[in-house]
Amino acid sequence: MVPIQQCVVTAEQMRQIEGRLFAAGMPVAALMEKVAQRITTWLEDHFDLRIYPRIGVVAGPGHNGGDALVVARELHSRGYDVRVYAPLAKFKDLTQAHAEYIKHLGILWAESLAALADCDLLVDGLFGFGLERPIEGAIATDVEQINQWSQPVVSIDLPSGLHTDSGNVLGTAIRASHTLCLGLWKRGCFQDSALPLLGRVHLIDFDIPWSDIEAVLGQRPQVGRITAAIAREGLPLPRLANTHKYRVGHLLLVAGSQTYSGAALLAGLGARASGVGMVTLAVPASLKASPDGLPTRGLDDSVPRTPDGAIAQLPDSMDLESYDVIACGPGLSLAANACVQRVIATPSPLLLDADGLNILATLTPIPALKQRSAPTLLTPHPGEFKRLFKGLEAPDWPGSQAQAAAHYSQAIVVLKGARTVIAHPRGHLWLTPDSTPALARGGSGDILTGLLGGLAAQKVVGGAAASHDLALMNAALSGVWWHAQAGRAAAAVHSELGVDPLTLLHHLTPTLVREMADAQP
Ligand SMILES: NC(=O)C1=CN([C@@H]2O[C@H](COP(=O)(O)OP(=O)(O)OC[C@H]3O[C@@H](n4cnc5c(N)ncnc54)[C@H](O)[C@@H]3O)[C@@H](O)[C@H]2O)[C@@H](O)CC1
Ligand SMILES: [K+]
Repeated sequence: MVPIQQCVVTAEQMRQIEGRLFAAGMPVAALMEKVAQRITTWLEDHFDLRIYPRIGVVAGPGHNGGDALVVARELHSRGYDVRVYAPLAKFKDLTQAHAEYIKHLGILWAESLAALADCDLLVDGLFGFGLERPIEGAIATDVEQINQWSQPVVSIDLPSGLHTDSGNVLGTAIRASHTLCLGLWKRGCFQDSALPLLGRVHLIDFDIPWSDIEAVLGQRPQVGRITAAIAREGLPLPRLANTHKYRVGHLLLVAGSQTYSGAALLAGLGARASGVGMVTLAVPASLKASPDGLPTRGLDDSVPRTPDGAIAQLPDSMDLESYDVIACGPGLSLAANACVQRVIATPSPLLLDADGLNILATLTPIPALKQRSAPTLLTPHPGEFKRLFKGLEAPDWPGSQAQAAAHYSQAIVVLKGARTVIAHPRGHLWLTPDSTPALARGGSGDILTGLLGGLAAQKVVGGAAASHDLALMNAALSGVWWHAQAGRAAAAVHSELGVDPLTLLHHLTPTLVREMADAQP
């Protein structure tokens, strides 16, 4: 059984799951009642009656509106001063019944949105996953008015106006401060276009039986949300009490050029934060004196260098197969072509990033990757993705793009974005639950490369070749999640503008310590 927090559905999948519950005998009205009770309790816990006495509820024609009306009734019975506004006169039957009872109770039924202007909190129950066309006309005007007001807005299921799957705005959409996703996470909650409108997201569980989820999503759902438990499982912890540095991974990091020296250093520091036993940093000789005491292997002056100071070729004497994992790319510049070709040809687990990917894009990338006998992890941002996988950016969302690219290249694809997605060639897709725009900054990605490489080396070391693919996947899940959590922790202390790469690095270890402590029983 997969934990509920890990499941992500489309509108159609949610409809099928609900349909199974109703077919099995759960009355529609009873389910709405149960869900709305849980929403009400959440609201009461988060918006104290003494501070938020007046609550405005905006209800639509369908069952999202029905949920909202039950919430209105329950808030009223718990002592809140509730006002309801429903811009459409026509309701589904169950919603209509709740509307009549609301009026019977004497709850204020407003004729216009203006009556809700001085409420302390608004509840948005206009549309949920049944929104099927753009919001237009008078309702659009109402939505825009709500967005101009300053009180917090809690959206039921989704901010009204967002498409459940694509996260795109249909016409116009509510800008929520909180979104209470009902039953299962909806795919739209992980889309870049939806992020500015979702506010903080919470799942309201209503005890959907696993058998019904499994019947629709399968025993191992193809799409998963990375939970803290998944991320912790993938970490190379605990260590054996009698281990030593060569048993906890040796990473070769090929990075840097005269022009881009910082990238190599940041990737090296990211690797160091991963706890990996040994890092060999292969950089041009001019970068050899690392200011941070990293064990670097600067290439000898006799090794050919490109005019801009990039590594023209790794020395023949260097046994690339002796490392557990090779990570290659940050700050290499496009001149390091031969060097990248050599690491691709080496039968070791490989992580390619930045110029490693840009150089790969100039080769015949897909055959080059498919010929590899060891697993590959690619970490493109959208620009690198486009260069590498021309045409595969067509599917409607980053998850499908990454899945298509992973299938096509037979590599694990970490497509970086506001919510990074991770796809495995066998089809599984993982979504990052939360992150921070503080990470939108040069250097964040270099740190991630080092972190992933270091984690991968620790997972790969001593394992049979057949286990290396899983080792890379686990490293990707844990590393992406750890990096995002550290970014959030850093932003909480230093603001979204204050998370420069070194600040991010300083938060990696404390974040790990806190997350591991949270897992203690
Ligand atoms: N069925 C149930 O018992 C449960 C339903 N739930 C709630 O039900 C929601 C889904 O309910 P529905 O399927 O009724 O769908 P919605 O309530 O999301 O909206 C559908 C209604 O809106 C109309 N509509 C769609 N787009 C419109 C537009 N642009 N302008 C004007 N009208 C438009 C449709 O004709 C339909 O009447 C979920 O989001 C959730 O809030 C959940 O509480 C779980 C339980
Ligand atoms: K809504």
